[in-house]
Amino acid sequence: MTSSTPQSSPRSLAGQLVAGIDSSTQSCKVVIRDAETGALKRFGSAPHPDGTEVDPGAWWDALQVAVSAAGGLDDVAAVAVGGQQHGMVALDADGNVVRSALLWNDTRSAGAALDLIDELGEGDAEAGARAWAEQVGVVPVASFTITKLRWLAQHEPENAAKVAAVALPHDWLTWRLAGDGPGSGADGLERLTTDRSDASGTGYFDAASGEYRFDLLERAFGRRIGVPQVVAPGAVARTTDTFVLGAGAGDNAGAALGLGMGAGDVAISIGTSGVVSAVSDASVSDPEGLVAGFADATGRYLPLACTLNGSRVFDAVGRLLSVDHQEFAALALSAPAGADGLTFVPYLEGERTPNKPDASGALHGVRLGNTTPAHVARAAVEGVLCSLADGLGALQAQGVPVERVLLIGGAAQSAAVRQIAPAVLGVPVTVPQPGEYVADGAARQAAWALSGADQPPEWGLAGAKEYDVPAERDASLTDRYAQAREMTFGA
Ligand SMILES: Nc1ncnc2c1ncn2[C@@H]1O[C@H](COP(=O)(O)OP(=O)(O)O)[C@@H](O)[C@H]1O
Ligand SMILES: O=C(CO)[C@@H](O)[C@H](O)COP(=O)(O)O
Repeated sequence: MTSSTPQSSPRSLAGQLVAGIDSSTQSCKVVIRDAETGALKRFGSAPHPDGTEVDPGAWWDALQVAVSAAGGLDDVAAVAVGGQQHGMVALDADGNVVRSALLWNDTRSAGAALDLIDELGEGDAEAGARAWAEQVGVVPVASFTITKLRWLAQHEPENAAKVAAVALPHDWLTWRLAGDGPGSGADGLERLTTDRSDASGTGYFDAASGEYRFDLLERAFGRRIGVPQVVAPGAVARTTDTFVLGAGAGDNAGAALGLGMGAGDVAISIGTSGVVSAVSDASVSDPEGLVAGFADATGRYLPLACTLNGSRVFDAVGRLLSVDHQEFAALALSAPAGADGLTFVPYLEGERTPNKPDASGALHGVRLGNTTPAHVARAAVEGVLCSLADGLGALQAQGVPVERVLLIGGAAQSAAVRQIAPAVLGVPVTVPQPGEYVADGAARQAAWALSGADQPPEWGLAGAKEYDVPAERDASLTDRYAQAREMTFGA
């Protein structure tokens, strides 16, 4: 680990403002909060381009728009960036971006992932998966940065030859905010920073030891390249003329910090990705690869199961039915639990958990009586929640306790998702006030870095609503879903 360690006598946060940024798949959000109390002062957002391959410059442009909509950073004393995980930002020796970033939901490196597993297992895929899980806490799938580097080396050798360093989206934005960028040169690359939560999603960083695995990076890419320095939780990463920059975090670790999650808390986030994650004092190593053994943003761990198919499934089905979000929710809630046997497998983007990159979605159990918009909407909500119930089960199988489930992400705003979730998951669900919990976590981290304290400031969680498991549930849904899931086309 690098960078300054928190001070013994913390600085007062009174009267200061901090900014938290969430550069997520679909948009950039900026919150400006009171550093001491966490009270929200200002907010701004801006959309990101569609697609699984994006020019990082578009994130920078969206950040400028979002910051400006949030009233600027002139009066802000500290900033931290949370961001979508895993995206490969390849930089040349001058600090220019070599090619558009391949995002976490780009599946073109699925073959590279299988090759990396086979190679570490010397031809035995099971042994390979075990070795990856033991050594870096993750079994390669197309999402992880290391597989994208292998893909680049194999498919775009001319671009690969230019790469001097690789960074993640939040690392690159932190670097740009600190004044570095194209033209920064070799010295500039030395100033790249990251944190252990995001580094743990690369496949070449071991969360348990806190060390990079340059041997694995070299195995994947064919040669050693630069990587960002890992800044300790709560430490200052960079300082500008007007503000300090915190270490930043992967978006899910940011959300855990924003929610103030403790032992027994599990967050289910339904944004572009569907994520089930928990904070844990112990690292997790799942050779089946369903649970990734990531790090969190406070020095603990963040076991996490992530799907490729979250809110966009509802967006797609809403488009199909020509309804907006509210109408979609009303339709879903008007159909009976279990949608009269209509079962929706939501693998519209392929899938990562389970690892089926070429799978497609499917509707099973179609009958004359259930071919209504209401049944289809209900089945879509139940299908996404069933895939997340699989993720919850995978976390429990790794010994993660589940005492409270917190539902967040864009689709948590859907009344249907909120009400149907406890029925499908079989546990009560707590829905915090709609908010930007990743950006909030980044803001809290910024305040932590500003204070120099050894813990983040205590910021309360605004009022949450509880949703109980309803008396009437469709007991056959889980089995029907499991059968349908196994029938999906594509590996
Ligand atoms: N009321 C709603 N019902 C269902 N989905 C919603 C609703 N409001 C927003 N969304 C969806 O939430 C997603 C954006 O959520 P967000 O968590 O910001 O995503 P990401 O972090 O992946 O960029 C979009 O797909 C949007 O359509
Ligand atoms: O790949 C993962 C986690 O491993 C995703 O959670 C990404 O980090 C993107 O998050 P969203 O933009 O969908 O919130």
